[in-house]
Parts: sequence; C-alpha cells; structure tokens
Amino acid sequence: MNNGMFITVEGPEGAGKTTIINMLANRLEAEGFQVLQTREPGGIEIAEQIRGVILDKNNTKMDPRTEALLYAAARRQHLVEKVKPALEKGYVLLCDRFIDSSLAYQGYARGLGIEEVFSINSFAIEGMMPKLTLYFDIEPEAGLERINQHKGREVNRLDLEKLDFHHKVREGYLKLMELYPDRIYKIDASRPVEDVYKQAEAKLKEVLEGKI
Ligand SMILES: Nc1ncnc2c1ncn2[C@@H]1O[C@H](COP(=O)(O)OP(=O)(O)OP(=O)(O)O)[C@@H](O)[C@H]1O
Ligand SMILES: Cc1cn([C@H]2C[C@H](O)[C@@H](COP(=O)(O)O)O2)c(=O)[nH]c1=O
Repeated sequence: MNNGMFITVEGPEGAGKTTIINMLANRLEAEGFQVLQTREPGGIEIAEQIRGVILDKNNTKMDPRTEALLYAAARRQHLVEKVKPALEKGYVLLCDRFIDSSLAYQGYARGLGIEEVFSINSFAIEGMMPKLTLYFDIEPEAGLERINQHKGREVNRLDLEKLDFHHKVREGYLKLMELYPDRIYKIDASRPVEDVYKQAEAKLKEVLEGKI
C-alpha cells in the first residue's frame, strides 16, 4: 500500500535544491502534512557509506559503469529502508535527487546511454517512480559559482569535472524533460530564492491537491 507522495528535486550543482527543499518542508509541516526530507546518494547509513566512496576526490580511477552501479546500489538500499516505509506511512517524501540524476549524469554526461542506465536502475527501483520531479534549471557557470561561494560545502569528485561535463548534465536534464513531460516540471532556478520557492510551491500544491 502506498498512500504518501513521492516528490523528487533535480538539477545541476548549486541549483538551490537543498535550500528550497528545506523551505517546502517547513511550509508543508506548518500546514499539517507529515513530511520527510532525504537525499541521494545517502539518506541512510549504507547509502551514506556508498556516497563516501563515489564522491571521494581520491577515487579518480572510478570507471563510469562502476559509478553508475554504485549510485543504483545506494538508491536500492535507500528505497527499501527509507522511501517505501515513509510512503506506506503516508508521508510527503521530498528527495534531493533520484533516478534522473543517474540518467543525466551517468547516462547522458558520461555517455553510458540514458536507456542503459535506466535499465540497471529498473532492477533497483522496481517501478517506484516519483509522482512529480521539480527540475531546477540553471546555467552550470552560475550554479558552480554559488557552490564556490558556499562556505563549508565540501567540494566532491563530481564537482571537479570539467565545465563541459556540467553543460552535458544540463543538456541531459533538458532531454529528460522531453522524455517525461508529465512528470518533470521546470523551475527557473537562476531567480532569487523567494521567486524560486514560489514556483516550486505552486507546482507542489497543484500535485498535492490532486489537480494533476
Ligand atoms: N536562488 C538562489 N539565488 C542565490 N543563491 C542561492 C539560491 N539558492 C541557493 N543559493 C545559495 O547557493 C548555494 C547552493 O545552494 P544549495 O546547497 O541549496 O544547492 P544544491 O542544488 O542543493 O547544491 P548541490 O546539490 O550541488 O550541493 C548556497 O550557498 C545557497 O545559499
Ligand atoms: C543521485 C546521483 C547523484 N549524482 C551526483 C550529483 C552530484 O554531483 C553528486 C551528489 O552531490 P550533492 O551535493 O548531494 O548534489 O552526485 C550522480 O552523478 N548520479 C546520481 O544518480
């Protein structure tokens, strides 16, 4: 039984996902929803350990397929331990990144192929897809500039990829929007925080009120 609502938030580095998820969670809780925030890769102990391996700056030899499989493995464990139980209890689950990150980063930007990466992830997720994905669209230069200014945020292995890679990630997301127009909703994340929040809140409310 699945009574909750599975919402994912996606986008390039520094798009503002974490900032807006926090604001949405506060708002929904104030309105009486049961809300759970989580993230990928991570969110539970085993997946956080896998995150450490994937994002370690010293792991420069990591093969792209190994990377894709590790993300899928972390996803599987997180889904079983946290996502499914929360949805069964009726939570609105706000997840910072999910399968679309693998499709955009590993499938498109790394060149493994969107279909191939979807296929290995099918084994991990067994059809559990989000009801809504808020895609935070921003030029990579602007997103990277934000994270460079963000004191205390550790720079990880993926952040250190060349600018061309980050452009491909964005192109990958734009392709995903064409593939899944009913699920993925684009937010202009280059705007000031309040404006980005309003765009996200309006769409989320539509979905929660059952308008789509
Ligand atoms: N709309 C905005 N305008 C300007 N700065 C912003 C905006 N949204 C977030 N920021 C700032 O940009 C930095 C990155 O924001 P945040 O951590 O929310 O992004 P993110 O998408 O979760 O990043 P990543 O996934 O790459 O870690 C933070 O310092 C945050 O305060
Ligand atoms: C889930 C997932 C993530 N990634 C990348 C995207 C980011 O570069 C890092 C995660 O760092 P964040 O600060 O938590 O955003 O991992 C990926 O390439 N593939 C994935 O499936």
